[in-house]
Amino acid sequence: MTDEIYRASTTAPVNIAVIKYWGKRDPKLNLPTNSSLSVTLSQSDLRTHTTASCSPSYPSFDSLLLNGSEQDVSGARTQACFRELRSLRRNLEGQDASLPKLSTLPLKIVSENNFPTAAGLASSAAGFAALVRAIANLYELPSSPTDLSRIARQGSGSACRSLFGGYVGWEQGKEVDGSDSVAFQVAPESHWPEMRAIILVVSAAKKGVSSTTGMQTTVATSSLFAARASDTVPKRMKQMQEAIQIKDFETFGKITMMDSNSFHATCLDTYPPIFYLNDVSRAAIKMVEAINAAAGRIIAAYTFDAGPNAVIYYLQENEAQVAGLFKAFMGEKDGWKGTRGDAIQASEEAFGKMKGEVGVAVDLLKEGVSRVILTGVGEGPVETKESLIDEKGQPISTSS
Ligand SMILES: Nc1ncnc2c1ncn2[C@@H]1O[C@H](COP(=O)(O)OP(=O)(O)OP(=O)(O)O)[C@@H](O)[C@H]1O
Ligand SMILES: C[C@@](O)(CCOP(=O)(O)OP(=O)(O)O)CC(=O)O
Repeated sequence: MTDEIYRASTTAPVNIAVIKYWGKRDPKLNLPTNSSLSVTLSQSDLRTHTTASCSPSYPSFDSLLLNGSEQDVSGARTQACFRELRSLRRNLEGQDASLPKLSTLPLKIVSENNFPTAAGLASSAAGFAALVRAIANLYELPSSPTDLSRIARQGSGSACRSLFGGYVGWEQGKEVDGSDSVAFQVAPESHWPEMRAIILVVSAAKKGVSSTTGMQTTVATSSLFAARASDTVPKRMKQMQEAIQIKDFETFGKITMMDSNSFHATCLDTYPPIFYLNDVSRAAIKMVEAINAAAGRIIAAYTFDAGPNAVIYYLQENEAQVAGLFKAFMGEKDGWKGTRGDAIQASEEAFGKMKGEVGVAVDLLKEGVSRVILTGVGEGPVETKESLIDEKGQPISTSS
């Protein structure tokens, strides 16, 4: 083998669950206590870009540079991903002696998130999906997105869903080794491309209780949790998949909101309690309720992950009554400029109906929201020629 530098790059999306993963039956393998379902968001707005590379000329340790700062790769989750991918490459090399022995070389990985890391914007999901996809590309593995979802899951549970675009489920599985705990595509983005999301970034700071720790405490202490996992979620998984198949937004929206509420109820039922929602989050809920009341049906649906940021799903046809309303009330925030935001006009009629009722909520949102992100359903990881490592093996920064 010469001192060649081998490189491959990908981008990967964020996903925001409409039926939440919360609880592990096996914390080492990230095997969940319930199935979950998410919408993959467009990479034009939120994405991780990762280049994986290996070379005999590299220092003899694996490394990961994330947004310009060196990360610790010795953690069990990153190590599990590296180990599984190397083992698949080793099998290929065993079958074909002409292949370079990439599995024996140190990995150098450079990654950039175009959004804040660990702020509840699902950076670990996009991050681990990109890491696994980029190394699989580097190793030229024939693995399917399903196979890779099994590996990405070990990096971060929700990452398994970011291997697919569109509407994506994660089957909890039954096997102790996790072999059947994989992601699957419920429908591609082209099936229901009108799905939009507005994200109200409430706090871009690092969150208080991490998902990993939070869900462990919930499993150990909440009595509500057991019913959620055994009863509530299995029923909702079925209803949600049907709603997506027939593009029934009212059902999609109702289940989305109820499941977010149920997840946060188990957080409150955890001892000591976990509070991810704050007054600004509750103001976002109030606004969505007012929007739906003005429309006389569900046209907007909120959901919250392990943090106060609101993600509000709606259909393009209702943009004026949903995103338009937020723009009318808080159009001075960052994020409205650009092709997507400029095109958004408020519905005068809906604005008139709501104005009198939402004064307090609007004040809270104006004060607590730092910016909005306008996005929609999008595709899965995309291989790219744009490399974050040059031909000499040095990192290239694309930010700034
Ligand atoms: N591009 C990336 N490449 C590899 N790992 C990443 C990347 N981005 C984030 N991570 C990992 O994910 C961690 C952040 O995950 P964490 O679960 O705390 O936050 P989050 O994903 O933003 O929130 P949540 O998953 O609850 O929505 C980082 O500390 C890092 O280990
Ligand atoms: C609330 C959630 O966003 C929790 C995500 O948890 P993580 O996937 O971040 O947890 P780990 O598996 O411990 O890394 C709900 C969801 O995305 O389904």
